[in-house]
Amino acid sequence: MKIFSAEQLYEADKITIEKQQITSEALMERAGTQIFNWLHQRLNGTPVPIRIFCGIGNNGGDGLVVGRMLIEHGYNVIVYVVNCSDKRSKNFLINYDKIKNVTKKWPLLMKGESDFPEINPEDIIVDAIFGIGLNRCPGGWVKKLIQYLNESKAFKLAIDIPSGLYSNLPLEDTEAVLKANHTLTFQTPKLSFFLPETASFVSNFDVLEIGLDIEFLQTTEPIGQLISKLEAQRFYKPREKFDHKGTYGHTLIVSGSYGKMGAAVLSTTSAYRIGAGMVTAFVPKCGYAIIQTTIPEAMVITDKEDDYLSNISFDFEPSAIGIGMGIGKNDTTVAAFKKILQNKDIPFVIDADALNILSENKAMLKLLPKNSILTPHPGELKRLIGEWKNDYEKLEKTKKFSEKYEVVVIIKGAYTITVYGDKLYINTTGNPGMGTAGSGDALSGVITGLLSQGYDALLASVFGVYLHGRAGDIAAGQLGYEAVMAGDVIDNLSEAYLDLFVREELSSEESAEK
Ligand SMILES: NC(=O)C1=CN([C@@H]2O[C@H](COP(=O)(O)OP(=O)(O)OC[C@H]3O[C@@H](n4cnc5c(N)ncnc54)[C@H](OP(=O)(O)O)[C@@H]3O)[C@@H](O)[C@H]2O)[C@@H](O)CC1
Ligand SMILES: [K+]
Repeated sequence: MKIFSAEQLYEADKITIEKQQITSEALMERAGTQIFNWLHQRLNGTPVPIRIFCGIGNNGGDGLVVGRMLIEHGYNVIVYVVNCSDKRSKNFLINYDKIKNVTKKWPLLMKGESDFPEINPEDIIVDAIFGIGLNRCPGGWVKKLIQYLNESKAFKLAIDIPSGLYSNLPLEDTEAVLKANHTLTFQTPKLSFFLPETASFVSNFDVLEIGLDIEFLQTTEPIGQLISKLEAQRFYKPREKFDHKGTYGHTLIVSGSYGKMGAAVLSTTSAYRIGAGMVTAFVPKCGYAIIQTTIPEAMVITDKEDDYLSNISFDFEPSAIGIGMGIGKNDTTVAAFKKILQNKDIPFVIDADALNILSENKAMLKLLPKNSILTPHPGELKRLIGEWKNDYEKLEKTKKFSEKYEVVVIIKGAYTITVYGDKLYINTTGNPGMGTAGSGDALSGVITGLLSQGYDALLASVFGVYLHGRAGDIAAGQLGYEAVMAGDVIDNLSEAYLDLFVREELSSEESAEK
């Protein structure tokens, strides 16, 4: 699913109005109707107080549409106008007049703290104060109102975006953002929903289609892409009957040192589980018996050193190389890593200690073969690209890094983001249970195994991150977050593949719509 910026959404809005020959008021009616339907399907007439806080722009206008429809359906609605300025948008005013036609309870004008209403925990708060038109940090009594609503235990539903959050700009004040329990966002999710500094304000969200111009949506380059099951299904390359193990490549996993052979076991196993035809593990001598006994399917080549890597040589042409997991930073290992990078025609996955070696030897960055895949967690990324002031600067710096060295960078996190040039791919699978040792080693094995099977660098990255996260979700479903270990993620890679083509069960309301 595409993620558009606020500017692109305003453009889509304009084009839709022109091409569909509708008024902006009609578009707002569509948007408000979608929110109303969502609420009505869930509340089913419950007389719980619904308190709608409307700003004075079009987000507030949406709130007024929802308020009118709820009143028309007999709900107990209290509408507030958060008078942050005396200006009013045109469609706000139109809908302000319309709501007066359906109720004698006119919207209550809020001008300061003394107007804050008492809110009970069982009430519902609808946040229509600011939408994507927020242009400065909320301050004064409006900020206090947001804080007051945050303190309330009532369920908070945000329209389009929690008030105080920018759609695609850094946050200035975390105290001035509504913490929504649920957000109903129009047409596309917003980038801030997925970044570490802002995602906590959007714990759950649904995207509501409001019929913006299809051609615009299809042809416009988005600022990011969300990767979920629908996209992942399209990445999958089916196998042919007469394929053989050679078709799926020979993966080389270069990993391990004394005390860290687990990293080699995990990455080698996951390369196999994801479908590599053959996997050879290149390890220090101390790892020989470990790999041979834990993964009999794997071939093993050992370094001349017992405890660490010093000279990585092999007598076959690997279809992909994954390197770095648990290798340490011994001087001879650094030299060996430098030498293996001379294999310019082999796709690489570079992880863990190999990333740290690069950060400490920045001159080596230009030796990276084109389209190498780097898989840093935030700490490793910081060492590679330097400090950042906020998530947006982090993304900009990573894009520049990716462009400069022509590499794919996978920023690991709750929403793992793959950066390829100026493009962002945001993953939707994974869970806190995967914050466990070895999880990253498993991911490196997965991506290297996919490269071996002929997936290109970008597909292997984005598809690998999706499958790894999905396997983690399945593992967490069986074991609970706390108990998940990296091995469980690998054990469920098969389920993650199978799940790609399992049809979701329709909810009762979706079935009714069919
Ligand atoms: N295509 C779509 O996506 C569709 C979008 N739709 C809806 O429109 C929404 C966008 O509406 P919008 O452009 O009117 O902006 P919105 O967010 O209501 O706020 C702007 C107002 O707030 C003010 N203001 C800003 N910051 C402030 C601050 N810190 N403190 C105080 N005031 C502040 C600003 O005032 P000013 O800067 O002019 O003083 C201005 O008056 C969008 O989120 C969605 O809900 C749908 O209806 C239909 C299709
Ligand atoms: K809002």
